[in-house]
Amino acid sequence: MKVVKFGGSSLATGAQMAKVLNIIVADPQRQIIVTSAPGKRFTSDIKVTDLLIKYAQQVLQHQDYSSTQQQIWARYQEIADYFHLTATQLRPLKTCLWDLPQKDYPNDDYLMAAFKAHGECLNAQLLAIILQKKVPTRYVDPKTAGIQVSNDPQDAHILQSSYQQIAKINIGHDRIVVPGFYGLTSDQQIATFSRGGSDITGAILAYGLQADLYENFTDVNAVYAADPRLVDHPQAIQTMTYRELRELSYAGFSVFHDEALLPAIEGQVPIKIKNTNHPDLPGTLIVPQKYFQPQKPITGVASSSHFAALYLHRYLLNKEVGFTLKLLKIFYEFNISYEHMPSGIDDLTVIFDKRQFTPTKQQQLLERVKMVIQPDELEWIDDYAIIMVVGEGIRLFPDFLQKIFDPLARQSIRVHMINQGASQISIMLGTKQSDAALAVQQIYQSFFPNQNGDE
Ligand SMILES: Nc1ncnc2c1ncn2[C@@H]1O[C@H](COP(=O)(O)OP(=O)(O)O)[C@@H](O)[C@H]1O
Ligand SMILES: N[C@@H](CC(=O)OP(=O)(O)O)C(=O)O
Repeated sequence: MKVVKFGGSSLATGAQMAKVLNIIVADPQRQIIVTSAPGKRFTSDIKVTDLLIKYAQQVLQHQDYSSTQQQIWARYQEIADYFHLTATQLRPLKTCLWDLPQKDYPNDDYLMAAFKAHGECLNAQLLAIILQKKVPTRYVDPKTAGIQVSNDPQDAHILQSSYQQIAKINIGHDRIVVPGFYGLTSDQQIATFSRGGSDITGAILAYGLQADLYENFTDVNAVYAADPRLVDHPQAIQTMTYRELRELSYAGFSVFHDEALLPAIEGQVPIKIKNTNHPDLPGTLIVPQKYFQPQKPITGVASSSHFAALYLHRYLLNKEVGFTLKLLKIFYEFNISYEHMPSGIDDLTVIFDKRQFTPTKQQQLLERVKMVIQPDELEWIDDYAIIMVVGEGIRLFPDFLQKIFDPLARQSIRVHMINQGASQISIMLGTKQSDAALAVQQIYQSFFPNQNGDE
């Protein structure tokens, strides 16, 4: 049995959904189908999830939300019209969208989560109605599927207890359509995963149901060795390991959510990334291990710009017992996690995901660090990008560092931070955000000279 997830780009229009139907019907093993909300139809379009966020904000601010409501519904109506669905078939879905403001929510965060989740909730019901015309199909909501999550309304995590429930889903010979992106808390409230989190639902179901394969359908032919928005026609990756994708997704390969890897790893379910527009192409296979290919020292290079760093300098830092503990306690008080902490003898840099901060929270953190740690120097570096060069075999290549740094030096790109060693399959560099794209292009060229991709 296979779990199949279709991303927002694959479900954005009736024509796209028709391709999805063909893909599902073509393989009887594709029994569990996970949907995203309708995504962008063209570059300047707005994803339904973003429209739902606007709808929720208007409700919270007591503004007129009727045109947003209509705008959202128009997206579903457009798909429904393509398949000639009747108003009677659509009524329950429309009522669901219209009733959202009247429901009770424990707080604004849960309200926002419930609104956001309805993008996938309505799309899954719509797909189930359409698919039902071709093959026996059931819509199963995350509550019935047993997807139980933590009490973090918009950044939920799966509870281990879910997997026993998921294993009990009665599949039979039907196709089961489940909305991605959310689960239910112990109080039966809707809580979403972080953005892009339908990939996580697919992985959770694949693990819980011990699927043979998790197929993730998107709008590109494969995972490429670099983000195709940064590098022209990058090379497609045929096979990569979980660890390689984990590191590359973390650092910007948005094609697969980095948190979706853990369930797949726990269940040892192979993942296939495929293109809804070209389902005949092989795509990228993600497996626990692969044979090392000497001609390919790296698998990919990624960059991500949502970081900031706290630099602090204090003489004899290395001699002070409990210094790092004090610092970590402050982060704990502020409920913030850190990403990396490279250190020198008297210096320490802490790298954060800056999406955790408001300007006030950042200011308060700096003041607290100043008071408790009393550093000789303290600096908040807001302009911080991370470049990640990844490959299972990198350690075996003596000229590996030279191939990274020579092209960067030629372009006068300054590297603020280098972190290698802890992860044996990657090297992480810190640069200015404005240098990140060029750095990726240069590193890509250095390892994949004159190699065009599949497009
Ligand atoms: N290394 C990469 N390989 C392939 N796609 C990538 C890579 N890095 C970033 N992407 C982007 O990821 C996009 C697909 O992810 P996403 O937009 O979440 O799709 P979906 O709507 O199917 O969930 C691609 O269109 C591409 O622009
Ligand atoms: N619709 C949600 C979840 C998701 O996974 O979407 P997509 O498959 O389009 O990345 C979002 O936009 O965040």
